Amino acid sequence: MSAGIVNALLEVKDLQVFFKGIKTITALSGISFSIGESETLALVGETGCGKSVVAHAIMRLLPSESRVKGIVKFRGKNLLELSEKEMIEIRGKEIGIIFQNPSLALNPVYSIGHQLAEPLHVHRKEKKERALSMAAGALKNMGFANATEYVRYYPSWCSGGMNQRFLIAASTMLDPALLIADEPGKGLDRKCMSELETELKKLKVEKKTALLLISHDLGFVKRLADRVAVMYAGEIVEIADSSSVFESPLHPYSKGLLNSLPEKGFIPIPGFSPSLSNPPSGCRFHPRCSLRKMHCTENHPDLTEINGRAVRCFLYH
Ligand SMILES: Nc1ncnc2c1ncn2[C@@H]1O[C@H](COP(=O)(O)OP(=O)(O)OP(=O)(O)O)[C@@H](O)[C@H]1O
Ligand code: NI
Repeated sequence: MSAGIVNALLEVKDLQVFFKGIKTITALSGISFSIGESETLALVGETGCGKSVVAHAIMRLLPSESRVKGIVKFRGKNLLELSEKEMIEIRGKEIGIIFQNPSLALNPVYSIGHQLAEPLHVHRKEKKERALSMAAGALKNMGFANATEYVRYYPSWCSGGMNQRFLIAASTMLDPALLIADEPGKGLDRKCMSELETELKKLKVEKKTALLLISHDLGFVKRLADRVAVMYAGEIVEIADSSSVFESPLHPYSKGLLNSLPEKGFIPIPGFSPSLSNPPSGCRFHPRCSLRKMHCTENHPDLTEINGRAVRCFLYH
């Protein structure tokens, strides 16, 4: 099954997010997907399509001017109905998150050790000393030879790549069942990217951590994801096994996105993503689609299942 899984760890159903302003922005219009235990699902799509909004909506970290509808079921509980107090228990403990800029996500005034030990102290009521030695242990597991030294370091003493690894250690200290990584590789050099990749693979294999991965690096996605959801203008337009998406994409937008890869010669999709306050009628991709028919300009296609995958395009209806 492509869109749904039996015994899903996370099940997002018809998630809608609006931002109030002079004009209402519909950032997500009915997103549905699920993630199974130890599964990696990647969200891909052009800038502004709503990937980070999905991540923030799941974690209930959207600003107050937003309105959220739908269901975000995690281990059977709808996170959108929990109190903030209950949500605090889930963040970091059951669902970890790594944002794109490690230097901003780590607090500059606390040592790395303090930041790694804090969740153990707060959530697991470990004594500070013990939490700190567990933090050193976690760094050792990640391959830091002089881990006891590093716990005394401050983020500003370390490179971006090192901080990113500390951040992963911090977000996975409590063995969350799900890790959300929003552009975890942004700004990292190739060596750090490959270390990050190893780290994420290790989490999947050793800790059975499920991963919601958001990345513009399609090569990285191809190597890590089990399934891929392609987003366009606040909707999922295609969701399938990673190999199906990369080897035989169905949606014209997915095909265009893959053609913009270096090995395909960087052929960009002509045109621009539509405004989310006033999206095009019919299929949202029709103004940029070389295969559009009259029908596509007036009617909005549903996400339809075919052969164990799903696509939102009249070519396949
Ligand atoms: N706080 C906000 N207020 C108003 N609009 C917002 C807010 N946050 C996000 N949006 C809008 O929601 C849409 C989706 O944004 P989002 O950050 O999720 O895109 P993205 O796919 O993560 O892009 P990128 O790849 O650049 O990170 C954008 O059009 C953005 O302008
Ligand atoms: Ni984003």
